[in-house]
Amino acid sequence: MELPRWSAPTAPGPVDAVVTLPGSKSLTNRYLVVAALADRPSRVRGPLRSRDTALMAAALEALGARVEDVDGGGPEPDWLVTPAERLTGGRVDVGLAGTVMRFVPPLAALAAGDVALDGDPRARERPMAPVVDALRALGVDVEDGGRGALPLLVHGRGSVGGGEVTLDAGASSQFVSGLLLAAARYDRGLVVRHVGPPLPSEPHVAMTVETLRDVGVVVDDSEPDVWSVRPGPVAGLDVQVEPDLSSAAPFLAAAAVTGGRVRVQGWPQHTTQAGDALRDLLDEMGAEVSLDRDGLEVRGGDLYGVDADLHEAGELVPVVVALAALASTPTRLRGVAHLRGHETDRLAALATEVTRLGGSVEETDDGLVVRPAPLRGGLVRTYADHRIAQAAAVLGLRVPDLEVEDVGTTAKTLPGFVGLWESMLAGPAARAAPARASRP
Ligand SMILES: O=C(O)C1=C[C@@H](OP(=O)(O)O)[C@@H](O)[C@H](O)C1
Ligand SMILES: C=C(OP(=O)(O)O)C(=O)O
Repeated sequence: MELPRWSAPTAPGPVDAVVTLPGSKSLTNRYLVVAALADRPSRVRGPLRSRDTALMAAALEALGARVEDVDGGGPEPDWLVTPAERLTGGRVDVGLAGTVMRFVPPLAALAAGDVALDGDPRARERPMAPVVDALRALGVDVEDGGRGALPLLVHGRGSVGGGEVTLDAGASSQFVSGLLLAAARYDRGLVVRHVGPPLPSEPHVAMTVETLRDVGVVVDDSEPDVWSVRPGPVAGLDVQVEPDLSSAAPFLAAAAVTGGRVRVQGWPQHTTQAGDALRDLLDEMGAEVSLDRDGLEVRGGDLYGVDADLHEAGELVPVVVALAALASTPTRLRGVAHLRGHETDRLAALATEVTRLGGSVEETDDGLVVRPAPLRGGLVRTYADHRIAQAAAVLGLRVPDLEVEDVGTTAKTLPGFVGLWESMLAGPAARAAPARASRP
């Protein structure tokens, strides 16, 4: 089947826009999980409403929790989460959401019944074995068809003894986060030890720990690569979700590649989101970056390549590659071998697609080398990867006649992407139309 194509707009000049982004995917899905395990209802204000968070909400409902829209006075309703008296069995569609496929099985182990999990074809290829092995080591009966991958059938028995488990989370920090999120409800709590290559996406584990502490769970993370969660009740929460800083990447990049100015409203002063690394990265690449109480502003100037280890912020790689392909000096990105297990093999996809546009992108064992080269238009395939589509949109600002296949795939984390992008580029006349991106 031929997928639809979107003609990525070229920038008519330097962009100049203020952008308001929806809530963080990673925070929304963590709040939903702890809320489903809590001892009272919770309110999640300004949640992200996207494919990944809708799948998480549906997964929790399949296990007996309730997730309802309630008016919070904002542009979109809040979510009121009512935990189940007792988690039950059910069927869970994980889609292509890493957070759903890795966070739900440790929770499913607490259900009084069988929980069946499956997802998109690519979800069956994403790494899962350490989660299956860890649950089995804790005495949970999990069927995986001998593949260590989805589809899974978790035979929940209503409780999990807990204890201690050792796993290799080198392929995804989500293996650790998923176990920690459920651990306070295991009878003896849980100690999780990571052994193996360095853990990627460490800020995401810090986010898990901070979320747990916010709901009264005691977590000791004082020893590197060891997390100890004490058993105990999970309190309800009433929380405002921060804007998604990884989704800010293409918009801030737009300022950098057009010599323009973009402000993202509501950028937090303190955050565990990996996307906060954009401040240093864009600064190193030549942009002017300033954070104040209202938000983050990026002004583009000369654009240079960068030598960066992005193992803490792998989500940013696709957009950084787009920046690098338009920069005047080479870029080397390291520490991101785990991106081969993301929505697609991101290293291969970025090398293939940018090379097809005339660029020079070479895969290494653990990253990419990007060299300056003139780019031409063409079709960018997106492999069901929201961030490849966003990276292509950034290239399109400077490369005429660039088409993006299946730009709708951005709905995984940012359903309004095309509208926001076009509003960012629109002239003042377009400002009268309702839009979430506006000119200053
Ligand atoms: O826990 C999370 O919310 C996430 C952790 C990271 O996963 P990996 O450690 O698998 O890269 C990140 O890339 C993903 O987008 C979200
Ligand atoms: C890797 C990502 O997603 P997931 O949560 O599906 O792993 C991502 O959003 O960049």
